[in-house]
Amino acid sequence: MVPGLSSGDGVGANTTPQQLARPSAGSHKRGMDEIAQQLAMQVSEQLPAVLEAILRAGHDPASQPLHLECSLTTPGQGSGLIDNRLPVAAVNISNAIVPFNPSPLTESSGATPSVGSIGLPHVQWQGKNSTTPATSQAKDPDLYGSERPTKRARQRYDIASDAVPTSAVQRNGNVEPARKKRIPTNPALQPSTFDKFITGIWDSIYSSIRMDPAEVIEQWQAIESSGQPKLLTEDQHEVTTRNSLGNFGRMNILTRKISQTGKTFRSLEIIVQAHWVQCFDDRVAELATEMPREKAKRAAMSEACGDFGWTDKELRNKTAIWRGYSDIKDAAGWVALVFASTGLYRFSKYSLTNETFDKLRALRHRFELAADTCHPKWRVLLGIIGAPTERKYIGHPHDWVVEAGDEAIPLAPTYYQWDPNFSYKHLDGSVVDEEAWGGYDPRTVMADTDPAMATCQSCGEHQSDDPRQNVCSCYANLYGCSKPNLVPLQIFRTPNGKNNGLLACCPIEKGLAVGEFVGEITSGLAGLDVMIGETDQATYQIWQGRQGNHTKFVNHSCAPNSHFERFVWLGKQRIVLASLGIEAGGEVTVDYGETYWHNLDKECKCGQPCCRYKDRRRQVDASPERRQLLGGAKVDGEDSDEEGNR
Ligand SMILES: C[S@@+](CC[C@H](N)C(=O)[O-])C[C@H]1O[C@@H](n2cnc3c(N)ncnc32)[C@H](O)[C@@H]1O
Repeated sequence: MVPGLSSGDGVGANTTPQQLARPSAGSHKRGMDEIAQQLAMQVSEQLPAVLEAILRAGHDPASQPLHLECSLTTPGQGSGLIDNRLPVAAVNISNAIVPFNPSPLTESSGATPSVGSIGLPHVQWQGKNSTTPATSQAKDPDLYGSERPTKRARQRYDIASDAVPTSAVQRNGNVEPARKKRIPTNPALQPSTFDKFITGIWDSIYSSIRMDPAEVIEQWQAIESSGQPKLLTEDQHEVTTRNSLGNFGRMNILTRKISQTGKTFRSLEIIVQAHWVQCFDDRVAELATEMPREKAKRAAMSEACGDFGWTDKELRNKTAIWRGYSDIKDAAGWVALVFASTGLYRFSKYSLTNETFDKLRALRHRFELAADTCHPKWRVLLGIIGAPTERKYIGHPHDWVVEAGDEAIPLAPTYYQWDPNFSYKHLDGSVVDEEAWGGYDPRTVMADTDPAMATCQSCGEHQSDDPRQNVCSCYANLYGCSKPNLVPLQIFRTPNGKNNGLLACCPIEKGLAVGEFVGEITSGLAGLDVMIGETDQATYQIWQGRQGNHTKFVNHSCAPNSHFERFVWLGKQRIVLASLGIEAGGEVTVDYGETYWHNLDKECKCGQPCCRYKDRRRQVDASPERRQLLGGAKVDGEDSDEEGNR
């Protein structure tokens, strides 16, 4: 996004010969891809005969769609919450074989090409044990010289990554990078129906759709009482932000609200249908006290057919579908049904296996946390069947920490062992420390520019906070939109002693923003984790100790799946955490850089084969310079583990 920002590689000044001898992340990916390709070819060769046999056996694809999948799986690393699955091929019985796309290998598969923040002289982590203030580090060119990626390292990245080659094109008189179409050489990876189903739930939870039945009812009450659709009157929110609405603006609101109404009613419909199955089973149990069970089933069916006005066959077909809803509800809770909405219709009941139920069960509390905090009123819908409507989780989605399969726990106590008074305020944007900077914002790069006339340094387009004026689409989920949506991310408890980390609920495409590094803009802090920013005018620190956003929780990996980039929005420098291709269920990681680790008396627990800082105790013991830096302090990985950002 920002031209000129370079990235580093695991093969750097600190890489040992032993590390080089191990299979690299890139070679692992290529190996997996080759196996996947061979498997896909074998599957496609044998498939016609298999399908023919199935059809000859009398299978009717119209009434019973068949979906076959082949994938390679390895146990997950890092988050511990996902399997690393490399889908090979999938086929629907009526379709031609659909080869999968090769995904960029991800951090969680342990095979992401190592792309660090090294070589970013103005975007550096400064470890809390640093003895040098930020300003002197940022201005010392020697600190970065040795970290620049070698030619070999960059080549390896280009080959192993899913990088799209760019070339310069002229648009609106500006030279811009253009994306070239990449011709796939491997079978294309496609998410399974189940993966799509889960992603659909996350998307819907993190969307701006409001699940508020009262809003729906109030519209119809207005039509009934006055004949005037309330939907066409001005909305309070839009009135305050846009002053007045024309016909088009009103129509936008009408359409949005009708879409929300549709979703809300579909959710109500599914809740009632899943609950009906439970009531049916209860009725059968009741009748079975007086007659044989099979007879009781038939009697309950006849009773229901009379009430529905359906034939026995019609009701049986519906019941099979509704039982699928009920099973999903039993595994993943009502939340999965409510937010899956139309996704359920596409999700075949044949996709439900023991494995998918286990996965659904593991996601239940995570779905509930996200839904309770993003849609405080969603549980009101459950009132339609008399189920409890009280929220379990309140506050900001990132006030909670998810644990594999368990209920989420509050964030603050996870830091009490280091700070009994810990609290964290969630910020939308950074706040400038007045004591440090007075009225000046040190991120200013275009002091003389009228913010209303700002031009993007990356794409050359006009930038504005008013979505109607904004043309710049760089990091569109962060800037220039009326109300940025929350990125589907959760704080999670790492299983290997890194305290908390950041978990991606959905895949985050390469190049998309994970978030802006937001906190207190200050200076002169030492002994704390800070991000260092630098413009031509000033060097500043961003501290996230007590306030900030989710980027505080990103852990380091020597093979990261995101990196920091500088970006200028409305004349102010921002530091954006951008995805390098993050898999759903994977931990978001970044390379903190050599400077950070140099000043940190810990061992890296990223678990990557290319890890540069894992045998630090040995390295530290061997380094007289390091001994001096630590003042003779005991270097004790787990025991002396003190959390950063204090
Ligand atoms: C910016 S915080 C990251 C979030 C932190 N884990 C938390 O719970 O708040 C940086 C601290 O996380 C821990 N950490 C991050 N990545 C690590 C890694 N690869 N190995 C060991 N510790 C790590 C270290 O304690 C580090 O000082």
